Amino acid sequence: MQGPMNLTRFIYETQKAFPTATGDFSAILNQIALAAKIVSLEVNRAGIMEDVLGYQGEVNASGDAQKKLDVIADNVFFNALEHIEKFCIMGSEENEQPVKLPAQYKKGRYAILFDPLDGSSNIDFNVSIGTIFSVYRRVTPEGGDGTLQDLLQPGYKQVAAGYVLYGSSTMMTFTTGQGVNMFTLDPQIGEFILTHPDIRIPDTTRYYSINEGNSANWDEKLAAYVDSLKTTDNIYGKVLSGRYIGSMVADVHRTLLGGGFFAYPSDRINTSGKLRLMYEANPMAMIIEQAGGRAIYGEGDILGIIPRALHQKIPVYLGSKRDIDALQKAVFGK
Ligand SMILES: O=P(O)(O)OC[C@H]1O[C@](O)(COP(=O)(O)O)[C@@H](O)[C@@H]1O
Ligand SMILES: [Mg+2]
Ligand SMILES: [Mg+2]
Repeated sequence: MQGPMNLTRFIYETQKAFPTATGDFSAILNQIALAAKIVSLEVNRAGIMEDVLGYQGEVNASGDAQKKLDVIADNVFFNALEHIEKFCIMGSEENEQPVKLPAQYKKGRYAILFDPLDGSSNIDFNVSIGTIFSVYRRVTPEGGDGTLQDLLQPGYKQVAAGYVLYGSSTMMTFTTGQGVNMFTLDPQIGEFILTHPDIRIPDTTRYYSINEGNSANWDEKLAAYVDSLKTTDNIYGKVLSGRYIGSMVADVHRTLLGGGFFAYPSDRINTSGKLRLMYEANPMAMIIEQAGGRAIYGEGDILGIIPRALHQKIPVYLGSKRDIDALQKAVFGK
């Protein structure tokens, strides 16, 4: 009897294909799934628990006011992974510097990055939010402390990337470099079940996704391109609908399943855009590319960028290949 494929079994089957695997990487993915279930519960009860909604009273490394749920999610993911000691360093949106780790982590072979709670401006309105993660193999020698060098690697070196969407269902999507698989949490049994195997981003769409509230500060070519989507004079030959949630996880999730593009460009005020390279742009770019799409910062691919800083920002344009090719040609002349 085969039965439904749950996440734990999927990870185990994937590991079996690599006879030299130690199980460290599988343990990391399993702990991320466990943390996702805990955060999902916190998100579900946020509206009725005073200690979960509202502001924390601190500002994070990007200058955003921290919500209580940002901090709760950060702790849950760190604590879940702390048990297994398989990583040597961890970077998070909520911590300016990587957290100091005890000596036993010197053996850890991986470096992990998190946006523990993405879309936090939507928390108070019961709108979909998420978690984003990215995993690298460490580059400094085992036995020493992990350093920023282990985290600041270009996106094409990621060994895994994924996100959890806390929406009308909780879903976990990830890639280990062999396609993209999507799991839906069955709340009755508390298991993530494989519901969308080997996702390919479709080449047809009805939607484009960008915060048009910033359009007065956009580059003229971008403004003209987005305007063309409201006419029939575009590659689609039809008027597109705008869809913008304001949680990257939710906007990317829709793009992955429904095609089109999602963008957070630079503008005259935010000269590098808003999204963070290491724990927003890179993991989502890997997922989109693994699903057959493209993710660019403008002239080039996001995954090729050599990072400078943990909280570095980068413009993001991602979606189906056809959509991003057309946008890149119209806006960046490539
Ligand atoms: O409100 P804006 O300017 O459109 O920004 C929305 C973007 O900012 C973010 O919320 C930033 O994420 P955080 O909530 O993790 O800081 C993205 O999820 C989203 O794409
Ligand atoms: Mg975010
Ligand atoms: Mg966040």
